[in-house]
Amino acid sequence: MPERGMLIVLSGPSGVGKGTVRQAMLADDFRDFQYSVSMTTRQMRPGEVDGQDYYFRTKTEFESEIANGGMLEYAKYVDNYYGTPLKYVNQTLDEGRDVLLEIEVKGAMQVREKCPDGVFIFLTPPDLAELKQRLTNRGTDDAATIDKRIKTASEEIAMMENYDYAVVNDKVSLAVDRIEKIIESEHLRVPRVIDRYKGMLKHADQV
Ligand SMILES: Nc1nc2c(ncn2[C@@H]2O[C@H](COP(=O)(O)OP(=O)(O)O)[C@@H](O)[C@H]2O)c(=O)[nH]1
Ligand SMILES: Nc1ncnc2c1ncn2[C@@H]1O[C@H](COP(=O)(O)OP(=O)(O)O)[C@@H](O)[C@H]1O
Repeated sequence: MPERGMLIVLSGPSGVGKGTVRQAMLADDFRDFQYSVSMTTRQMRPGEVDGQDYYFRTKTEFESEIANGGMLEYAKYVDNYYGTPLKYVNQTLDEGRDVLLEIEVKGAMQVREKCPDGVFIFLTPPDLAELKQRLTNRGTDDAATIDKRIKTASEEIAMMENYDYAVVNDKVSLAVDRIEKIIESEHLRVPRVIDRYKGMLKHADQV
C-alpha cells in the first residue's frame, strides 16, 4: 500500500486568487497533486467546462447527491450549493497522491472535522479594496453580487484562526512559492513519515 496522499485545503474569499494560484501551481509541476473538481448549482460562466471547472448540476441533482452520502462536504454560498464529491478524494488519497480542495470556509470546517490531518491554508488579499478591485476586474459578477461577495469575505477572513497557515496573495508567484514550501514541509512531518522508517528498522538485521 502506498503512503496515503496529503489533503490540502485552500480557502479564502472569492476573488482573492485561489483559482489563479492553483493553476500556477499545476503549471509549476512541483509535485504530483490532483485538483478535486467541485460540484455546484451556480450558472456556468462563459468559457467554463462541465467536469473541468465544476460539475454543474441542478439543485435537485445536488440534493440527491447529498442524500446519497456522496459529498465530503458542501455549503451554500451566495444562494448556490457548492460541494466536494467524496469518491474522487478518497480514491486519489488511497493511491498515495496529494489532493487539493479549493473551497469556502464553512465547507473547510466540515473537512477539518472529518480529516484533521489535512493541511488548511487560508489565502488572504493584501486588503479589502484590492479584493473588490480583483472581483471587478475579473468581470464575472454584477455589482450586487460583488457586494455580497465582499460582505461574505469579511466574515470569512474572521474565520482565519481556524486554519494552519495564512498566505497573502500579493503577487501570484510569491503566493505559489509560499504554498509550495508549506506543502514540502508538511510532507516531512514525523507522523507522516514514521511508518516508512518503522518498516526500514524491521529489516535492520539484514543490512
Ligand atoms: N464548500 C465548498 N466551497 C466551494 C467548493 N467549490 C468552490 N467553492 C467556493 O465557493 C465560492 C464561490 O465559488 P465561485 O462561484 O466559483 O466563485 P469564485 O471562486 O470567486 O470564482 C468560492 O469561495 C469557492 O472557493 C466546494 O466544493 N465546496
Ligand atoms: N496576485 C494577484 N494580483 C493581482 N490580480 C490577481 C492576483 N491573483 C489573482 N488575480 C486576479 O484576480 C481575479 C480573481 O482571481 P481568481 O483566481 O478568479 O480568484 P478566486 O478563485 O479566489 O475567486 C482574477 O481576475 C485574477 O486574474
